[in-house]
Amino acid sequence: MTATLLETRGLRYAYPDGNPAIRGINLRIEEGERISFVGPNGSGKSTLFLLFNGTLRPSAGEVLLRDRPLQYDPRSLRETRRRVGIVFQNSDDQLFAPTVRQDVAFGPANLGLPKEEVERRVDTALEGVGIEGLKGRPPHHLSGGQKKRAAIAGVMAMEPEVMILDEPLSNLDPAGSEEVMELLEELNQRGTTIIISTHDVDLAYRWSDRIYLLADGRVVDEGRPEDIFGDLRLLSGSRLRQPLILEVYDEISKRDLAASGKRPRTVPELVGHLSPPNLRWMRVPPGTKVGETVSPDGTGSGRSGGERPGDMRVIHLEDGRAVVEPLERPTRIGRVVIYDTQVGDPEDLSSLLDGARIDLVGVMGTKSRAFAEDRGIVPDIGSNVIDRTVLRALCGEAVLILTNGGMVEHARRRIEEYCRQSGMKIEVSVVGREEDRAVEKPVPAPADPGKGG
Ligand SMILES: Nc1ncnc2c1ncn2[C@@H]1O[C@H](COP(=O)(O)OP(=O)(O)OP(=O)(O)O)[C@@H](O)[C@H]1O
Repeated sequence: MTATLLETRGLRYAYPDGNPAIRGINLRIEEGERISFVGPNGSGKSTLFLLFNGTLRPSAGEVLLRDRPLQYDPRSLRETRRRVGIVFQNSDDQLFAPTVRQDVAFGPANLGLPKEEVERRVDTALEGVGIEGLKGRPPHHLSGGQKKRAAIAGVMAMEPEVMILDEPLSNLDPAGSEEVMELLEELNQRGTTIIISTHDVDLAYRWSDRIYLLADGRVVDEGRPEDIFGDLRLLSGSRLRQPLILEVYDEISKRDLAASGKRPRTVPELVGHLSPPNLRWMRVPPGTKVGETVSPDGTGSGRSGGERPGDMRVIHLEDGRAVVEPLERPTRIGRVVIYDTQVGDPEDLSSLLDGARIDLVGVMGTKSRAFAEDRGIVPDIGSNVIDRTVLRALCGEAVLILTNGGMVEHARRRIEEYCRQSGMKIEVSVVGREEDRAVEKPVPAPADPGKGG
């Protein structure tokens, strides 16, 4: 069972000029969740975040951190800010030390940690956001995207229980955005609860476990991304648009080209929903009914016995002829091999790469990117790696993913989950683990639900 990390009860806040920015908010965020706050400009997202870490004090109601109401004396506030880290929308509000390194070290040093521990945290954070090379530079000489990374590193170095990022992707180029989201995914995998605010509906839809929709200082709705973004009236009333994946899916669905009713969240899921287009006409035995199965030559009907490879389902009948569709979805089975760059045996990696059994390489995470670079491996897939890997594997290709730590299991689980939901088959194996060194452990592809077990 998960624990409640952050909660608000009857929360209200008016700025000193009397502006009532938060007008009674009750919410509850569980440990380990990924939460997006969406809503029009001025709806109260940034104000709410400042209330979460005690920077602002409620006019009424309360904020609770792990079931305890926040206290506002200086000592308690320092502790709250250590546990609830905020990355501001405008990085200039966050960066003030003469160099990036000093800036990132400021928080941990203030906690009174030993020098070596401060150094370790600074190095890990700078490496995590990929700006080790900029540590001697003054923050105000950095580009917008570099400043954002430095600000994230400063908060990461505090090792907070929850990281709150106000518009984390503002100022980042597309590749930089993917990298930051990947970093957040990594932190989340290690147990950090992540809260963001964003105007990017595609991001909120794809990334979040749960969405809070804010308007005018209140929560208008809360729920799973599929439900919030499936409600068109709610969206237009909140000056939001539908995520592109959903818009395409709805159009496909209206034309009866979608095979399942479950709304896709990612491109591979969308692809997995498409009905197989290879319908054809064939002669069928007299008495055959719609919904029954027939063998590919149209002679025997499979309705009384078990289904055999190649069997077709009758979906329309006319004068002894039928439109049939294959029971099995026509896919070439691809392969995904995941290699743990931290504990893997280099010989396993060489034999995989030299054996020409791999068509493409994907690299996930800053440590693994450095690993690949050191070995002269140029990744074919460098961002949004899991989704793109699935898409390539669906086309029959063999993809090697280089990653490490919790991301190994995360990648494996995501691909298996995709196979389970879509009925598609992808062979997944992990190499380079201590326990299965030099051995590939194929994970059995899930049964195709269309074949009735
Ligand atoms: N320092 C301030 N003094 C007075 N009013 C403020 C202050 N900061 C914000 N507000 C007001 O509080 C309300 C909520 O603002 P807030 O910045 O929290 O919204 P937001 O949802 O984060 O908006 P955006 O999407 O534009 O970042 C708005 O009406 C805004 O004008």
